Amino acid sequence: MKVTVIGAGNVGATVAECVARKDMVQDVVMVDIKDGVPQGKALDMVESSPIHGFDTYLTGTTDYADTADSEVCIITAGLPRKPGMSRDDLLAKNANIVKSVTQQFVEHSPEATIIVVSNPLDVMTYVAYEASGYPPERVMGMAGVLDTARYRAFIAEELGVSVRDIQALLMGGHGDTMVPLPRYTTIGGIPLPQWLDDDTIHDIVKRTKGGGGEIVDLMGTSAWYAPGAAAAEMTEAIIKDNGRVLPAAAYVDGEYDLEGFFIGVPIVLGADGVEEIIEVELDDHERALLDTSAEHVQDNLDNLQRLIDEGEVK
Ligand SMILES: NC(=O)c1ccc[n+]([C@@H]2O[C@H](COP(=O)([O-])OP(=O)(O)OC[C@H]3O[C@@H](n4cnc5c(N)ncnc54)[C@H](O)[C@@H]3O)[C@@H](O)[C@H]2O)c1
Ligand SMILES: O=C(O)C[C@H](O)C(=O)O
Repeated sequence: MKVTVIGAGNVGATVAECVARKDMVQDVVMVDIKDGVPQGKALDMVESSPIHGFDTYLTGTTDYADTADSEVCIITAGLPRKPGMSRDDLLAKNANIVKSVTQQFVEHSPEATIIVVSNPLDVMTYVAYEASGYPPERVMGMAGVLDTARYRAFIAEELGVSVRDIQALLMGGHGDTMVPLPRYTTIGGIPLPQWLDDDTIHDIVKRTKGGGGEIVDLMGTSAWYAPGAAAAEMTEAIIKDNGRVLPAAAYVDGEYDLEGFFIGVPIVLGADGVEEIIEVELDDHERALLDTSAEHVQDNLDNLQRLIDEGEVK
């Protein structure tokens, strides 16, 4: 089995390493436009394999022929944001990159499943979907696994309990309008509102929504350890076909009364990609937050169409 990672930068290299360390596929191929970089990072990781104890073999390339017959492709190619920027500011540049890398990848792997990571996430997933010609269930975006991981880490820190016992659901677009759902968050099976007061939950939700920006302000570029681990967890669910229930940007076709775009929803993830979108009951407040987030994703899609009409996105 082969996994391809497009973009061997901070996130891409971390995804490749996390996938390799799970020792579940024969090959991981990293592709980048910077010749030497994917090859060098792959070699460095191979040299770490006797220490970590994995047999997955990693290679780097600039040639998509080397990615042929991949089972899963993770797209991380594109610019990260800098302090003062929003993810949406990356739209024009990254749309051109994501479209081009997707077209080159699918030429050699018509049957793969694509996980998009490049930002702005929900719209880049749509770009990859259109460029791939794949059915919608075989294209998805990684955001919810990362955003819930941040949310779970902050809750664990606040309560002084193990991160392993925290289960959480978060929906909506991967931006400041994302919708963490405290009502669907449990610690050891006990709902979050029984552990923390409203003000503390509000602070944790706020920090989660700004979690990407918090790191950008600290480092001058965006995160990669948690994003890389999150994309690798989704890859594992597809490779092992273990029916994980995870939040991801999936194509909605009437679910939650939303239609025709990608947005964060709970899914069952397996070898066939998005095997099911789970529709949970939302109260009026949660529903209003999801609608606001969906409007934001739709606005971004309208911006993409405008850029296409103006010739800025080819
Ligand atoms: N979905 C998420 O939750 C999430 C999390 C973190 C980062 N991101 C996004 O992931 C993307 C990558 O972030 P990063 O920190 O790894 O950036 P980075 O600059 O470290 O790496 C990006 C890589 O893409 C490569 N690249 C650019 N154009 C290419 C092309 N046409 N073909 C092949 N490779 C190409 C670059 O050479 C570079 O190595 C950004 O858009 C960032 O916003 C998303
Ligand atoms: O914040 C970013 O720009 C990168 C990513 O979307 C994140 O949430 O870390």
